[in-house]
Amino acid sequence: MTQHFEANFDGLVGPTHNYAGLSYGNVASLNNASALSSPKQAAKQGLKKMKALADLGLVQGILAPQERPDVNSLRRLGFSGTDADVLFAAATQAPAIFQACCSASSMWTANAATVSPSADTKDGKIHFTPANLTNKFHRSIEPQVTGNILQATFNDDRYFSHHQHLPDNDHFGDEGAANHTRLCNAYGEQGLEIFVYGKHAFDNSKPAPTKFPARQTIEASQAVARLHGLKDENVVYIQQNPALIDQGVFHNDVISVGNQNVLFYHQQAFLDSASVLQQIRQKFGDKDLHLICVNSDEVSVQDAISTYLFNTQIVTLADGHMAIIAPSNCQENQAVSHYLAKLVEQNTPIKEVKYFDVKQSMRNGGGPACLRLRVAMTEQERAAVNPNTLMNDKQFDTLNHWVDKHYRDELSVDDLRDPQLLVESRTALDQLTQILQLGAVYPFQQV
Ligand SMILES: NCCC[C@H](NC(=O)CCC(=O)O)C(=O)O
Repeated sequence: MTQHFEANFDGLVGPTHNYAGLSYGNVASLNNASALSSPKQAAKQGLKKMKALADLGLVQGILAPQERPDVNSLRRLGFSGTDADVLFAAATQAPAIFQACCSASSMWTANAATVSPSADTKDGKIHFTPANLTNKFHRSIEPQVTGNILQATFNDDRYFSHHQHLPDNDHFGDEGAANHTRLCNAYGEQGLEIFVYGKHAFDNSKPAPTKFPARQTIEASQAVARLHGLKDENVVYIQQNPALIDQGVFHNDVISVGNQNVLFYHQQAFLDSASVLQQIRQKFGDKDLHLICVNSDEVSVQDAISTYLFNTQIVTLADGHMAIIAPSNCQENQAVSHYLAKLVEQNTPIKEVKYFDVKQSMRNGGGPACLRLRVAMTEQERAAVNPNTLMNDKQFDTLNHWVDKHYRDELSVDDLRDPQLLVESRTALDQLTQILQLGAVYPFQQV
């Protein structure tokens, strides 16, 4: 194990994983509204990916899911009585709001927070800011508990600094690491943090999408950079191509991904691409940099969206080479699998593609990269992480048994109002907090 590395913290799929068609602008989410889901299969697909990455020699962590249905939010909205009364009243009187309060969406931890490693920050700590996710109601109810889970996972203030999420308003819409990537020579060295935003909130003269919403503002990105104590010369802000947001690229990680000295992106990903790339080259400095651009005639934007070619994880293996962790959907598409087969033969650090079946997540618009939060760290910092949240053979077995015991094979949207499902989920999550030793992170544990 080298002294500096990047860990991936994947979101564990919760016991009420479901498809509710909640994300306007996210094509897969809309197309699969009300499809039957399999929470057990989804959780196991996720665990398998985590274990496979741990077996590759990478540091792999686990982030706990949220409590859903979110009875607390429903009570804030005026539903009252016993928990069963709240579920029944909300599901019958306001089914759309009820479904939003049942969303599976915390599994996509690329939206949990923005993370800046200690090599980049003024005080030399790793900084975390949970994303406020204001653009979608079903996601805007995540940040408080996300913050609790992050603090219980990275629970040593000598090394980790946790911020409150940005003010809950569209002007500061923040979607976390899905719109943030970091280039560096080696993980432990000062890096270049790239923030990608969809619109300017305080300047209407600037370009913006017209059909689907831009979820991230430049003002939010700048606030996170300030909170994390980043230096201007090591930050680049890029506007996402608004035309692509209108085609369904709702986060930057649907159209570009970076790792160390590689930026892998689609030709149409950014607005003013030439000047953006110039800025990156200039700020990255005189080091070996691979800007891998995929042209539209090699892979269309539509194919990139349906296969999630860019929602792949590029990971550095022990021998220094990189591998792409791709969803099996990429393998099933001729243009994309052909492109990937060619890519690994070229003169870039990427030498291998590994395919994973994450279809339960893909149906909601989340690929391998959405499922993980990256934390570049040193060995000393890793030693300060709550050890129970790190994947190994024992935790893999324990969590698979836990899923087998508590998760249903199949779930329909109608099942979500079943008070027995709430009891099952709370029992499962209560036990999970013991397995991961998180303490009382959920509202139901705090009463
Ligand atoms: N980074 C991937 C995020 C996917 C997520 N999907 C959702 O919330 C869909 C949930 C539903 O439709 O049931 C989103 O769009 O934010």
